[in-house]
Amino acid sequence: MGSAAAPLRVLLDMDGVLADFEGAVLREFRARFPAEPRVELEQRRGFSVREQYGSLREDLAAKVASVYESPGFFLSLDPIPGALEAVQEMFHMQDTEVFICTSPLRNYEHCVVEKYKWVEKHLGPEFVERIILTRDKTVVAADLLFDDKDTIQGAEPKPSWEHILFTCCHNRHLQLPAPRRRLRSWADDWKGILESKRRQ
Ligand SMILES: Cc1cn([C@H]2C[C@H](O)[C@@H](COP(=O)(O)O)O2)c(=O)[nH]c1=O
Ligand SMILES: [Mg+2]
Repeated sequence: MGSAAAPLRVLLDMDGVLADFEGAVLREFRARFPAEPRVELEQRRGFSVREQYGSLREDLAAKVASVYESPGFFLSLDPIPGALEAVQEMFHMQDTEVFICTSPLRNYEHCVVEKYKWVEKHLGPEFVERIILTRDKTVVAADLLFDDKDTIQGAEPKPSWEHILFTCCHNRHLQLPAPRRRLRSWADDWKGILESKRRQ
């Protein structure tokens, strides 16, 4: 009898993939600093919202950081449309292991515990067991990583996963070189990506 194939291991990023970090930053920034210039989602370019606000005016970098470093910010994030349903469906697929792989802020005071609470609130306690909290995703072994950050670097120069770029306001303008792949939203064909990876 042949040995069973290893399950497909999938890493799901949190901010920008499961939780709407960008929408909440803009909404809270507008509420707290209504007189200040801001970056609308259509104008977002590059992963770092802090850098882009800083390039508008230097002091706006600290102001926008104060928004996402506030207590309650990470817990209040809305789920990205379709994300919760897709994660539940993926979790129940045969021969598939799902983990949530997320990076905390350097200023981790509220962020870390609120990421755990967000997962429990929106996905349930079984997913809390599946959280991988790391600032270096390259050292985590998996087949696929769905992540909105365009460039993911770390200690491992050749990560085992294929990075699928999840479309977000800050990366939608990027032209990906072949063979890099995107998932445009959770309505896009994520199952096709899993199946093609299984066949490789
Ligand atoms: C400045 C800035 C920071 N972040 C933060 C938010 C999270 O703590 C991490 C990314 O987490 P993920 O689950 O790995 O997506 O970085 C950010 O997302 N965008 C920013 O501009
Ligand atoms: Mg992200």
